[in-house]
Amino acid sequence: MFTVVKRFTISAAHKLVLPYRSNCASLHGHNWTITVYCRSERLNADGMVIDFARIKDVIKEKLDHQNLNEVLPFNPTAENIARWVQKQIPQCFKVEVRETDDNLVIYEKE
Ligand SMILES: Nc1nc2c(c(=O)[nH]1)N=C([C@H](O)[C@H](O)COP(=O)(O)OP(=O)(O)OP(=O)(O)O)CN2
Ligand SMILES: [Zn+2]
Repeated sequence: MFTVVKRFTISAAHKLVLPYRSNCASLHGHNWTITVYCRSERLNADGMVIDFARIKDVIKEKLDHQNLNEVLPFNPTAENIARWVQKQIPQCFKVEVRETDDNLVIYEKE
């Protein structure tokens, strides 16, 4: 079994729609660090599970320098972002979304 781990950063804006008062309800930005874990028993014809660059490009193309409320069809919490990232990449089984040094979400496919 091979495991490929790719980490990259996206810069974006978001606001959260919450049923309680929160600073996060106002539009603000983060540099999210996203770590994507992919695995496969077999390698493709290029000798890879998946190209590191492909992992980064698929996600950054959609999210980088965007307003996440406009490009994602859900409340853009770190949890929802992590699950969305996992669904974009078939080989992906785990995603970490770090919003700040102190705030980290881990999503693992069941
Ligand atoms: N479980 C989650 N909680 C929060 C999320 C989230 O995605 N999942 N997101 C936010 C906001 O994005 C907010 O911008 C980040 O919160 P922040 O103000 O950094 O968090 P703290 O209140 O913990 O800030 P400290 O600086 O650490 O006090 C909020 N919550
Ligand atoms: Zn935020």
